[in-house]
Amino acid sequence: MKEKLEIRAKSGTYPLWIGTGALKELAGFLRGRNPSKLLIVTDPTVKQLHLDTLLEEIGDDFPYGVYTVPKGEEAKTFREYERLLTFALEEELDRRSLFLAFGGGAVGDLTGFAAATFMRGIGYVQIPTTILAHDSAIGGKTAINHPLGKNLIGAFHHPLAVFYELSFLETLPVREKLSGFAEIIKEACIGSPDFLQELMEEIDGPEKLVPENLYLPLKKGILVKKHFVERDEREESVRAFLNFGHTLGHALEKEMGYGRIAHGEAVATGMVFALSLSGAFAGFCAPYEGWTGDWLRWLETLGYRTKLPASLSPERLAERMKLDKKREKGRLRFVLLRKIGEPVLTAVPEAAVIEHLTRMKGA
Ligand SMILES: NC(=O)c1ccc[n+]([C@@H]2O[C@H](COP(=O)([O-])OP(=O)(O)OC[C@H]3O[C@@H](n4cnc5c(N)ncnc54)[C@H](O)[C@@H]3O)[C@@H](O)[C@H]2O)c1
Ligand SMILES: O=C(O)C(=O)C[C@@H](O)[C@H](O)[C@H](O)COP(=O)(O)O
Ligand SMILES: [Zn+2]
Repeated sequence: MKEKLEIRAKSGTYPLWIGTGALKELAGFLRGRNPSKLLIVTDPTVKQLHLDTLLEEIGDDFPYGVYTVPKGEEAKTFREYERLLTFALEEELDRRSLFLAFGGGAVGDLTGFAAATFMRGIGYVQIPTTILAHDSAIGGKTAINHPLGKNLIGAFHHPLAVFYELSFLETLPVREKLSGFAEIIKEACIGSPDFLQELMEEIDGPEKLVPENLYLPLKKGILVKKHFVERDEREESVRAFLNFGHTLGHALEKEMGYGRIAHGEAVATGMVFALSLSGAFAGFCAPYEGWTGDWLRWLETLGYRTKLPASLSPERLAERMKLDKKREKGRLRFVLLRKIGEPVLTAVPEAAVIEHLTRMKGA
């Protein structure tokens, strides 16, 4: 089963094919655009597991190159960005060429940023291969990391199309599945109580994270993302809600070290923290009281970290958060929940941030 959705962003509408067989739509799309050359950007794992399948679908109609970047956040550096652009120049890509981002969110973010800036911007296509990349492949946020923090250098540049072939998800390790599922939980938290309830009922253990169970959750998650992106392409207002859990999440990734904690794992802990702040600053129920108790236990059953490692300093984390892009006039702003499905963007004093982080510390 596969279907076509459309992302209607202010700067243009593009198709997103999702399902088993979504990749079959790629060749027709490429013939319609007739690019001068394709540059497939991927990482070593995806290359080894799935590149042959992609090349088979592309066929012999277009000249192509393949460029391999390191796995994970190591791809999102100034060095890798420059190396990729150098390769593209050496391969004689021109303005009618296309980048194909073939992999997870790290590959997609780097490739999108390269496409946004190569010869002042050329087209690219997202071919996501992780659960997480249902989120990163749409909406046009592209970025690399700065040594000081996550995603600090980037551009808004939407892909021309997204081909989300769900059979690629079969080879994902469980840790990557959980990392990606955290973004679906995020979308449900800011989306609607019914969506979240369904997730809690249907995904009651990591073993349930298989493509046949994920079609609907992924589609619903994408619809939540589409809703906010279509209303606010460049994060001037409601798009910020998609950042639920990310203020602490990004600080944790930087503080613990990229790769030691996956993006979605950090976002899961960040959502627990945001919920704790929501109790104090948005009128939501306090952690472990009523509904949030069930939610926290569900996260723990799935294997997410709901406590902060004791070795981390709340003060240092608060300092890291000061580079968050939602910061305004020197004040930290968090996406909090008034209720499930009712996010708000609220400034929180630093002292309260440190106090709530301290409360969240585990053994
Ligand atoms: N642009 C956005 O809107 C947006 C949204 C969410 C996250 N992100 C970014 O996305 C990144 C995280 O995404 P991710 O976890 O998908 O990134 P990733 O590209 O690092 O992939 C995670 C790991 O999974 C492996 N992998 C990928 N596909 C596989 C498959 N089919 N089978 C087996 N292994 C596979 C990769 O080799 C890698 O080791 C972060 O950098 C985050 O900041 C961006
Ligand atoms: O699309 C968005 O907007 C998001 O915030 C989605 C997030 O899941 C994603 O991790 C994004 O890259 C974070 O954006 P940033 O602006 O905080 O870097
Ligand atoms: Zn994210």
